[in-house]
Amino acid sequence: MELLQDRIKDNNNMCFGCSQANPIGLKLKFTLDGEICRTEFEAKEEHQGWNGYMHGGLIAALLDETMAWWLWFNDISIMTAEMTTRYSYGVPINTRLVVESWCEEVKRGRLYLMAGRIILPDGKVAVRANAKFMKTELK
Ligand SMILES: CCCCCCCCCC(=O)SCCNC(=O)CCNC(=O)[C@H](O)C(C)(C)COP(=O)(O)OP(=O)(O)OC[C@H]1O[C@@H](n2cnc3c(N)ncnc32)[C@H](O)[C@@H]1OP(=O)(O)O
Repeated sequence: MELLQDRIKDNNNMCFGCSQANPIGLKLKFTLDGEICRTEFEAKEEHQGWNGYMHGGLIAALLDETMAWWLWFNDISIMTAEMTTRYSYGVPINTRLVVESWCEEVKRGRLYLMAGRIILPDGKVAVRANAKFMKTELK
């Protein structure tokens, strides 16, 4: 397994998902394990929607960020162009979550079809996502 995130030396990074300096951010850290990008997260009270469960918009942010990081690890700068999420089970707070992403297809050299999922400690997949990311010149 390769831990690549520490190679990024952008001290101005205030990304809500991955900056370690953003005081209200998720402070995610990622690894690339073969073809799978992965992070772990434990939602707290401030991440709730319904009592006891993580807010659906923040769940989508977790998945968006994890799919985006697969592309960053592969040196591809992107913007999210489209995303769908399928919420199969509530995501409980105070519970270790594993978030994974991978690339399913690249179209016309510029449109990356990505997938992601959130796995609960008992192995159930609580949420699945599919997204289209467009290669840009951001980097
Ligand atoms: C260290 C820091 C790490 C940070 C990680 C950040 C992770 C977070 C990632 C995000 O959440 S990014 C924020 C949310 N996304 C945005 O704000 C994106 C806003 N939209 C855009 O910037 C542009 O619309 C976009 C870059 C997605 C596309 O604009 P372009 O001008 O490059 O493309 P254009 O609209 O000309 O379309 C090019 C082709 O793609 C097609 N296309 C566009 N959107 C599409 C779509 N959604 N699905 C399929 N095809 C699409 C479009 O029809 C067209 O087809 P043709 O070439 O055949 O004419």
